[in-house]
Amino acid sequence: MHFFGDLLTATAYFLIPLALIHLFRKRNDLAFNWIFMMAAAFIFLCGVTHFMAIINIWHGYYYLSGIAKLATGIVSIMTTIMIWYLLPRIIAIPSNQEFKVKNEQLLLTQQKLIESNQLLEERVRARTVELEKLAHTDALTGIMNRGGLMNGLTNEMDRATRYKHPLTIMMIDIDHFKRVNDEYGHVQGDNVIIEVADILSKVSRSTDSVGRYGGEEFLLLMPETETVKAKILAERIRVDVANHHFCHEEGLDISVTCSIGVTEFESNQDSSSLLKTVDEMLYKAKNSGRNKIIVNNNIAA
Ligand SMILES: Nc1nc2c(ncn2[C@@H]2O[C@H](COP(=O)(O)OP(=O)(O)OP(=O)(O)O)[C@@H](O)[C@H]2O)c(=O)[nH]1
Repeated sequence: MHFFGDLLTATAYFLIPLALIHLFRKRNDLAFNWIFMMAAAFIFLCGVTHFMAIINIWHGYYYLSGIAKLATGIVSIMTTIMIWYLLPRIIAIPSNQEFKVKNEQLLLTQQKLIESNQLLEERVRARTVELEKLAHTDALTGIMNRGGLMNGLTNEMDRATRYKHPLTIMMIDIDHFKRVNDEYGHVQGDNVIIEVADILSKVSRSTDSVGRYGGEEFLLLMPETETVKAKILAERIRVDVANHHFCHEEGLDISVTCSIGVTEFESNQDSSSLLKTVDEMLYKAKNSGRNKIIVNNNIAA
């Protein structure tokens, strides 16, 4: 009975440390895993005392048993002290339930972060669109600036070439604008420019693009429009500008006229040649007495 009892216990006490060492080596991330090593030593020594008990059945090496028991006692006391010492910290290790709750909170925070990130990206996109628009907007009149016009012109020329549709452009320049500045001052000169821009925006179609080309000069891009129709629009602009009472709100009644050059885009033209042609038409309108429209009739059929 003693023999088998001690044999089974000793075998178990030798195998348990092996399991603990295996655990120690595989899971070296576990908190306080060195305590497993101490426990392994303690259990191993317990096995040794049981093993000695078997030997003592026949030989009676009681002093060796004593040494084994003493070593077991020392190691087990040390292990016990360490366990008590570590107990508060071991208890403080979050439970599975706590981990689950923390994990859910983390997932929630992650979701919120994703949402804020998406919101931020949308805001950046909207702001970029706004900034791009601002970069292409004339600060004084709120219509397109030269950069915006150039972009629009290139796009319209590409479209007209691709679909073989007509595209006509118009350059409008306020006549003797220097006199307005000299007589009424720069602020009123600015107001005249703003009101001319308003007239152009009102008479043009939503598919047309109107912009300030420079100083007191404007450009109108008219896709799907031949010069014949553009001339009718040019005439409306000329008459509207001539009949308008400028700076009325400021208690003034300034009259100005404008000169207009018109030309249709030809498929083999580039933008600088197109702009050069329309500028030449404007120059002719100025030279033929101002308040005039000159249409380029030398367009290849
Ligand atoms: N108030 C104001 N004046 C401007 C602005 N940009 C250009 N000008 C003025 O516009 C005037 C243009 O003068 P000119 O190029 O001699 O042309 P013009 O007097 O209109 O004469 P024509 O074009 O030949 O009929 C100059 O006096 C510029 O100072 C602006 O943004 N605001």
